[in-house]
Parts: sequence; C-alpha cells; structure tokens
Amino acid sequence: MLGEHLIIDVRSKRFPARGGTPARTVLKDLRLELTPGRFHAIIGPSGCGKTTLLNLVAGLDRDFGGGVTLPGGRRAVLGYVFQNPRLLPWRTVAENIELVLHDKADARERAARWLREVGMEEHGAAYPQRLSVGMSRRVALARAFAVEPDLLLMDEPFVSLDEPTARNLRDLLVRIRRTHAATVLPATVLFVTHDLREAVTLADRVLFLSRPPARVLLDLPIDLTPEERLDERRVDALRADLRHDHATTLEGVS
Ligand SMILES: Nc1ncnc2c1ncn2[C@@H]1O[C@H](COP(=O)(O)OP(=O)(O)OP(=O)(O)O)[C@@H](O)[C@H]1O
Repeated sequence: MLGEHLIIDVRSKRFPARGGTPARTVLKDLRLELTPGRFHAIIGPSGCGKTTLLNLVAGLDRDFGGGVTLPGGRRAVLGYVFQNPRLLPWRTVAENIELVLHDKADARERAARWLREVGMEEHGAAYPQRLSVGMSRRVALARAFAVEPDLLLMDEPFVSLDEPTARNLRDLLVRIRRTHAATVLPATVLFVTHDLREAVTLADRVLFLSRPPARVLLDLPIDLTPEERLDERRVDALRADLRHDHATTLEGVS
C-alpha cells in the first residue's frame, strides 16, 4: 500500500453540446480526500455523474478543470471493475486473468489462486461464454485483485443481478477483505453504486452525491465489523436509520 491520500479536486467537468443535446456541467466543486486502505462507496441518483467521476480518477478522461492526485503518483497500480465484466471471449477464464499480470513468471499460479478465492477454481479452462452472469462477475473480481492494485475502482460491478446473486457477491467481497486485510486489500477502494444496502454492506465511508452538477452532499463513516456486514438484519437496520436521518439527501437513492 502506498501511504498518501488520494485527492480528487474537480472544479468543473462539462460535456460539450453534441447533436441536439446542449452542453452540461456534470460535476462542480467536488473535492474528496480518500482514506488510504479504506473502502469508499459513492452513491447518488441515476445520471448524477458517478461513472464520469471514476473515469476522471482513472485518467480515462482528462478533459476537466481541477486535478486528481493518486497515492504514489505515477507508480500507483490501478484496478478497475466495470459494470460489464469485459472478458475476452477467445481466451479461457485463467488466461483472461494472466493477461493483465505483468510478472509472467508467477501469472499462472496467481490466477489460479484468485480463481480459488472467488470459488471459480474449477472453471479456469472454460471460455467466458460458458459462464453465468454471476460467475463472470466473480472472474472480473479475481482479475482486479490479482493485479494487487493500490487503488481499486469499481463501477456498479453487481448491477442488474438478481438479489441472491448480488448478495453472494457482496458477501464474497466482505470475506475477501477480511481474509486479505493485511495483503492485497489495503488497497484504497472507490466503489460506485446506487444501492444504499450495497454501500452499507461494503464501505467504511459512504459519500452521497447531489443531482448534477454533482458535489458531495454527505460523507458518513460506516463502522461495522465484517461479521456485522454479513448479517442482513444488521445491515438493513443501519440502512433504515440512515434513510430516516437523511431523508432529503437520500431522495432518489434505492
Ligand atoms: N460522453 C458524454 N457526452 C455527453 N454527456 C455525457 C457523456 N457521458 C455522460 N454524459 C452525461 O453525463 C451525465 C452523468 O453520466 P454518468 O454516466 O457519469 O452518470 P451516473 O451517475 O454514473 O449514471 P447511472 O447511475 O445511470 O449509471 C448524464 O446526464 C450523461 O448523459
């Protein structure tokens, strides 16, 4: 883990007019300092600019006013889990992971280890089209962890799954964090969701964004143990408390 904070300072992110769509400012005066090694959830209404923000942090979009300071600067290793698992269909599951690893000497062993961690050890030789949607998301998680990122960006990785599958994956993520707290998961995580239950289950800090132009409305610590995060009733009780205490801020959030 690299010790410095990740600082996001977006003075303004504006998309120019295109076709019949007028220009619009999506993010404005959005400043965030992420705590090293902690799990941050970004939550906000649909279309408020969450994916746009991740793209700025990832360096995929540099056309904005302001700056992003990554922990460790250019040396920072980034992991990215997208809504779509983006597995190469002509490569096996194991090869999809090995491909992103720079140290080829231990790539095979590391891919196998992470497939085991996500319960996919028997599917390394399979091709992605043979996998269910939930299995593909497990592979995408294994691939992101296998690179041992300093900063892990996750953009609604469990969206549009049925609730039992989404729950299994959330629990898997909580368990991986617990098991690897001292090794791969001191990574700083920035996880986008529109689901408060998901945010409460996973995050140490939940940041609520406003409607566009988005800024941070609320920054709440979530102080739960891994065991409490795996307890659905405990999570639902905290979620209900937050909805009650911050009803106006949470309008438009599921
Ligand atoms: N390349 C682009 N050009 C113009 N407008 C864009 C572009 N990308 C995103 N937008 C607009 O910016 C706004 C924010 O989009 P973004 O995808 O970041 O929101 P979001 O919060 O991630 O949405 P959702 O919750 O639906 O996934 C939307 O109104 C979207 O239409």
